[in-house]
Amino acid sequence: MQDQLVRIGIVVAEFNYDITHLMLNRATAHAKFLGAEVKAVFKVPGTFEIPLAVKELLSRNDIDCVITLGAIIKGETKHDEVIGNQVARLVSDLSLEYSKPVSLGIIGPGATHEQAVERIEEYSTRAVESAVKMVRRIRVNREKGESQVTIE
Ligand SMILES: Nc1c(NC[C@H](O)[C@H](O)[C@H](O)CO)[nH]c(=O)[nH]c1=O
Ligand SMILES: CC(=O)[C@@H](O)COP(=O)(O)O
Repeated sequence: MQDQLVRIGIVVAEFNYDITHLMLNRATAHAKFLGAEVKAVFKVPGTFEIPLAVKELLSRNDIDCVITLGAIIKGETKHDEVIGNQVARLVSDLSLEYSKPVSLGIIGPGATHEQAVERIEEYSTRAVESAVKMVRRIRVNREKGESQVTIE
């Protein structure tokens, strides 16, 4: 079971697509490198719409985890903080609700465009790595339970 394929759903925001499309490419490549399968890519208008799409993918029996990808660029107001803080909380809540890993590949809030570009690689690969590791470790815990002291 623990060696079973990890099936991934990706939710990516189209806002700042010059950045997020590169994040999607990088995340997809890293999933393949890890031997995981991307079952679905759900594109949403902006980061604020990510939680509903995450909920949709989590409800599918053929998806073990969801990766979120977005770039929140600082504007003149605190609107970026409203989006970033709320979405981070909501996707974490959904992960607990469905007992499936949901990773945070959302750059910002408070990022400049340049800072976001600098973070494409790190945020994309980290989000995939985290979700895949969590799926595999949850499987170990459920299979071995009390006999497994360290789950890694
Ligand atoms: N400013 C950014 C947004 N704003 C759009 C919202 O996410 C949302 O789509 C809109 O408010 C309609 O509900 N989205 C980003 O992903 N990044 C931003 O920098
Ligand atoms: C994060 C955003 O939605 C951004 O476009 C908001 O810009 P502003 O704070 O200038 O309204």
